[in-house]
Amino acid sequence: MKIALLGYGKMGKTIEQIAIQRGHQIVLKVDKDDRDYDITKADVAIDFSIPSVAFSNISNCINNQIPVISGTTGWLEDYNKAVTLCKEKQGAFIYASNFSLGVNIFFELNKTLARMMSNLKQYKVSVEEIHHTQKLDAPSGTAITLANDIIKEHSNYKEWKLEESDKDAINITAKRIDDVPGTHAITYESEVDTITIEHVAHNRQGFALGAVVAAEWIMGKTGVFTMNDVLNIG
Ligand SMILES: NC(=O)C1=CN([C@@H]2O[C@H](COP(=O)(O)OP(=O)(O)OC[C@H]3O[C@@H](n4cnc5c(N)ncnc54)[C@H](OP(=O)(O)O)[C@@H]3O)[C@@H](O)[C@H]2O)C=CC1
Ligand SMILES: O=C(O)C1=N[C@H](C(=O)O)C[C@H](O)C1
Repeated sequence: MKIALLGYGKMGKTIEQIAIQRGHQIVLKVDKDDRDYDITKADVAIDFSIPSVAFSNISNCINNQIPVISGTTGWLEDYNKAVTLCKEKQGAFIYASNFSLGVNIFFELNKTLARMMSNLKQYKVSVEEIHHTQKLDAPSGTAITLANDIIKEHSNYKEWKLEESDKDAINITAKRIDDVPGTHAITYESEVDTITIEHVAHNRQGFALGAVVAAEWIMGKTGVFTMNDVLNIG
């Protein structure tokens, strides 16, 4: 496949290595000051850029009939617009807050645990995420997915809050430490015990591989998909 990388930072560079190992070609690398690029040179685009440009990167691909995979977080207020545009133009689009296989399994564990805990009112849930100090958004996209999935499955919670102690909300704590690639933990705490499930990324390879696998999977398809479609889980 001929791949366009929209965003050539930590993730763009890791994706490049994995894509080449898997026999693909990088035909375009778009960074901050690149404006007039020709996206139609690519078979597929992979966007790991910054929150303020993700939606315009994605729209440009859809408007030019280029399938697009986006892992950029912090732009979800525009997600429904991207979905509508994709349907209108019969494009192909996948957004995931986290492309790693491990985290997508963790998402399923989180939903199952939330269903099991739903009737156990003595436990209070919280979410913690830890990332490197260059991260622009908080909470992480993955923490938002985890909290929203708990809200869907657990009858006690209707909203999440960042860095606040609210007994009726899911409290999310976001820590920024050195070069941490991404750690997420869900904790249920009662007077008598604590249950924690945790995912720790050791590096960025898992995110990057998942994004390349999603790009391979979407070729020839039209529609809006998720990583559950790609990995056939959930
Ligand atoms: N879904 C997932 O699995 C994962 C998602 N992410 C998310 O991916 C995004 C990128 O992460 P990461 O690579 O670590 O961040 P980086 O900051 O390392 O890379 C972002 C890159 O985007 C570039 N950029 C800035 N403006 C534009 C523009 N207009 N068009 C294209 N690119 C632009 C930046 O350039 P410059 O530095 O010159 O400003 C930078 O090179 C983040 O939102 C992060 O949360 C990260 C890991 C996994
Ligand atoms: O910015 C990062 O690095 C990461 N961002 C994603 C997120 O916001 O959830 C995924 C991963 O945790 C790394």
